[in-house]
Amino acid sequence: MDHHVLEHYSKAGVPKGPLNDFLDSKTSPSFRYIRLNPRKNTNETLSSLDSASPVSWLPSSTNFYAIPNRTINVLQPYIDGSLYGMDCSSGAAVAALRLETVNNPVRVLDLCCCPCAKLCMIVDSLEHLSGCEVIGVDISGNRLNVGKKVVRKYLKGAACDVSLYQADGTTFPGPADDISASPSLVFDSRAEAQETNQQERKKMNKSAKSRERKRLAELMSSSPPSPGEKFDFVLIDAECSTDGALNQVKHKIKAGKDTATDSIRDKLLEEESLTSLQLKLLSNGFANLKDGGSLVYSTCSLSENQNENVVRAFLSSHPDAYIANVDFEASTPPPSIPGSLPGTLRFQPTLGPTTQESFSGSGFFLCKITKGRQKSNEKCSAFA
Ligand SMILES: C[S@@+](CC[C@H](N)C(=O)[O-])C[C@H]1O[C@@H](n2cnc3c(N)ncnc32)[C@H](O)[C@@H]1O
Repeated sequence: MDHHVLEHYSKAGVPKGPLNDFLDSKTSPSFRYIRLNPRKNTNETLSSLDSASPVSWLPSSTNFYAIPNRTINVLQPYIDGSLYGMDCSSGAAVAALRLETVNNPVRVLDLCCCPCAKLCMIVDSLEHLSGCEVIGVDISGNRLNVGKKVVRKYLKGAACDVSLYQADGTTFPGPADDISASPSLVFDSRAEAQETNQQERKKMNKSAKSRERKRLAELMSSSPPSPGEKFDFVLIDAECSTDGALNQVKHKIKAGKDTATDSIRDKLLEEESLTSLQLKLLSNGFANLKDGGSLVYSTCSLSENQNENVVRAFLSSHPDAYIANVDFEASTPPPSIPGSLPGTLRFQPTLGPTTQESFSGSGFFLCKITKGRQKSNEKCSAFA
């Protein structure tokens, strides 16, 4: 592995020896994590799996389960949209918003949404309410094409209105500095409802596709995203160097890719421009938040620069923001450690085949921030 990347891991508390042993060994974690689609028959899905145990540190409404490690995309419940694979530490970013406790319709913004795993979890967490609106934004057209497929597969019949925009999250809903990245609506669940049948979609010919584009353009001109309309909740699962996703690095190495850590190295070498992007995303997410609303900033990097230091820089220029307590109110505490900034949470990668069902081992960081003045009884106490 590139010495720059190795050095980064050891600075982030991942010792060199165990890291190399982990990457060289043929063993994989004993468990992997899935989420069930609440609009399918979840009891039937569970009984079709040999053994699935709920992730006890997340609320049961998140529908997170650990199953013995296996390829998921050959399972029938995956094929028919009843479940998908998702790392439980990244699920913690959505769980921290506590959307399942909300009683009135809310608007939620997911500022870096693709491929939309967390956006699906956001929508599922609001399934008990009608009239909610979830907006996903991503700058990448290719990733939005994947995101649209995921949303079509898993969110059919959801209670929320869902729309996806190709836009720059540092300026949304306003126009981007680069005009080619100004918001354009690429998916809308209300327009989609008119193309109900999945089979029809598959056969969608050119004229049907151009009808769809026309409908989206009409929707966009009748109700363009307005800077005045703020959100109750915002998720900023920011672009990062992805070095926390060690299971993925290992997977690539096993597949014979010598270049497995090249993109991590390149992003770490350009870390200043990455942290500047992250700070702009966080600041614009906050600008889109209502007073009293909450946001979560998260990354799958272990770098303090991309995590605590971005939050520190943000807080220093936003006196109306404070770090809020994260409490999943589940039966067991999360397998996280406190970050170097009080109230922030880190999930350190677990090296080796873990026999615990509580954590698969990917590295992750999250911080919940509320807009307004902190009350004295809201002092943060990060999980120990
Ligand atoms: C970590 S991924 C998000 C994963 C996603 N939240 C999920 O759970 O499926 C980061 C995303 O940020 C997007 N991105 C990068 N720069 C952006 C920008 N300026 N505005 C909006 N999205 C951006 C990338 O295209 C990428 O899809």
